[in-house]
Amino acid sequence: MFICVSTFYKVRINLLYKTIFFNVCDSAQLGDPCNIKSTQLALEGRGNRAPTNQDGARKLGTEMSQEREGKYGRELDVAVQAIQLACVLSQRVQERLLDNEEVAGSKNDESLVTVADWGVQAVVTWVLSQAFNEEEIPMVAEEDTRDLRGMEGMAMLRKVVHAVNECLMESSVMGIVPPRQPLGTIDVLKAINRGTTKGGPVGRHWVLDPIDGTLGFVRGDQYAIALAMVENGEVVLGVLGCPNLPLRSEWLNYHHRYYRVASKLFPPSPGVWHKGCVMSAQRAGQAWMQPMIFDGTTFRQSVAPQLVSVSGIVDPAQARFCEPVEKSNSSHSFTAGLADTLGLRKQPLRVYSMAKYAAVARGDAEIFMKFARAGYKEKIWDHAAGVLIVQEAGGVVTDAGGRPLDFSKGRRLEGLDRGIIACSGKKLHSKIIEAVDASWNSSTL
Ligand SMILES: Nc1ncnc2c1ncn2[C@@H]1O[C@H](COP(=O)(O)OS(=O)(=O)O)[C@@H](OP(=O)(O)O)[C@H]1O
Ligand SMILES: [Mg+2]
Repeated sequence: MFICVSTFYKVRINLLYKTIFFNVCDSAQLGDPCNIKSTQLALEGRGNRAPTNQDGARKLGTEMSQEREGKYGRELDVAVQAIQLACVLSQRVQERLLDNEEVAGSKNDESLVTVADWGVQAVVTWVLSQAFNEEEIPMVAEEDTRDLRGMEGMAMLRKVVHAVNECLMESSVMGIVPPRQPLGTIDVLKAINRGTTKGGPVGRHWVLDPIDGTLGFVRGDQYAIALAMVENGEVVLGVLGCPNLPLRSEWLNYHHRYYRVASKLFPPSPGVWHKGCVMSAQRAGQAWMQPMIFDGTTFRQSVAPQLVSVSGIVDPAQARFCEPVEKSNSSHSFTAGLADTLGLRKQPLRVYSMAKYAAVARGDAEIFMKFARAGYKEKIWDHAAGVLIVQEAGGVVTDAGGRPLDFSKGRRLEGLDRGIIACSGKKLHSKIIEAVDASWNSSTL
């Protein structure tokens, strides 16, 4: 028993050191790979190293100029600013959780919740309310204020109000005019309650998941802040804040705590990009990634967005698929069977949250599959932003019957056929659909 445990840790420590060593060697090659300038050169394919498929976003390139154009350009500008600001709040709360200065709570339905879930919802809706008229910002969002009521909710509410004001006071860093005076408790509750809209097929509404992957968030791992806009039942704009998504895609193989240890042992130089990005897209446009540079717990400077696109790999043997971390959210045994049938040889990438969509959109993985237990109804906020970003990066997203996801039916994705498949291209996508059909009847889902 002792030998088994010690071998297990030896292997893990070895792996960690190998990766650190690999990173350090690579740093030497690139000068400083995390340096904004060399990273941008590399992103543009002008660095001193040929970009490879393993480089994920690094192989991609055009830099976006100033403000976004297109039909939803202004909305997208505001949405990106709101998400960038929200990432400041969420990163700060995650650090506090990891330092045990903060604890997660649970809602009435027993799901996990933190100061950041409510805080981000308040910050994002407040930013939108400063930029648009009341009638332009109906919102379908995950959180409401029920669990903040009464004596039990009071302590949490106080922390939420504090976190929101602490964050809004810094909003000028993101080009957002801060409030003249701190928001009161009622203002914060009102902002959160904007998220109770029903959605549906008519008109425009925003869709927000303030902290997607709360479990990953609490564990110090990947999570996402997801904002989308739906117009007449179609997602037309999507923004994903992924503050822990590493620059180097191979780091997605590890729990983020290894990454934290490694960056403590070998701290990246100040002002350099090593993790965190905001991805964004508008319909019939392109998909963009804006690196985030934190100094401690706040943004230091903003870096120009870069165009991203999906991987060009079509051979299943070379392709990597990602899926939810938790077996209870998606059947790992069913996807393992599919992987076998399809000839996917690489280990699945298990990543919390919509960071999985981000991974497919920027070429870290070719496939994202999710097969929830029968009877589970997917929520629109868990998918809207990610689906559009993958599509605009050149990918395909459908249910397992090959039909587009339907965002026009309110707060839930009604009529979903079996599961969700997001893919870098049509060829891989149709192979997966065929494999699902072939194995569905013998599955226990
Ligand atoms: N099958 C099923 N049952 C219950 N809840 C589910 C399921 N699938 C997804 N979810 C909700 O979606 C969020 C995270 O899902 P992921 O797909 O990223 O899974 S995982 O965290 O990687 O395991 C997470 O929600 P939030 O973190 O609150 O946004 C989960 O509660
Ligand atoms: Mg979610």
